[in-house]
Amino acid sequence: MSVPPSDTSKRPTQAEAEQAVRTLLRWAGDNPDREGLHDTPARVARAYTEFFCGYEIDPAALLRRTFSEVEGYDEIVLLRDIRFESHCEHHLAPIIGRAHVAYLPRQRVVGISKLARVVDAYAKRLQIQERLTAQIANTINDELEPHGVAVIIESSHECMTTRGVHKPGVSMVTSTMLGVFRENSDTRRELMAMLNRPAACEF
Ligand SMILES: Nc1nc2c(ncn2[C@@H]2O[C@H](COP(=O)(O)OP(=O)(O)OP(=O)(O)O)[C@@H](O)[C@H]2O)c(=O)[nH]1
Repeated sequence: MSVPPSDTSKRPTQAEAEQAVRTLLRWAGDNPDREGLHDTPARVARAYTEFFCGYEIDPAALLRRTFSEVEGYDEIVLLRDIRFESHCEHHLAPIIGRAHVAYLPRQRVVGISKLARVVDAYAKRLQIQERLTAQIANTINDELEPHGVAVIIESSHECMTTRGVHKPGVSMVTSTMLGVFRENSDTRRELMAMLNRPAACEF
């Protein structure tokens, strides 16, 4: 379920994007020509480039550099507490959360930063959390062909805190378990024990 980067040739121009922001400023009830808002359309267009840079990244390609000389290591690799920032596709509101990514290597391992890069490549798009979770897991599964992959995401959705139902403090938790993590309850338990251990380092 790895999604190819979108067709950027169909993107509007920067001037069109800025014009759309001016329309939204007027929709909000303000005057885009007043001094304080003069540069806002350009700033918002720049911010969108940053928020949604994941469309320019092929997540699978991030996992192509692997290391096979890992003799003697045949246990779970877990990268936990990967902070990410995303936006929900329903309200364009921020989703702020942490992802925990684990896999049980078959032969090849990948540089751990690449797991965090895969998280960001999908997070920096318009998302719903269930799809974000599944995309990360499926991409790792397809590229590394490990014995199993587990992705757990905990996050806060600002569309639920700053608008709408207004419920701060609520977190959404999703998981995708593939291979041994899905089939073997002992392996899943081992992962949960690793996740529940206190962090070894302060951030
Ligand atoms: N399952 C899921 N729902 C999400 C996610 N992000 C936002 N939502 C929800 O998407 C739903 C969209 O519901 P709608 O009824 O179409 O929109 P709305 O009228 O703005 O809904 P309210 O947020 O209840 O005001 C809301 O219930 C959001 O809380 C997500 O990642 N996963």
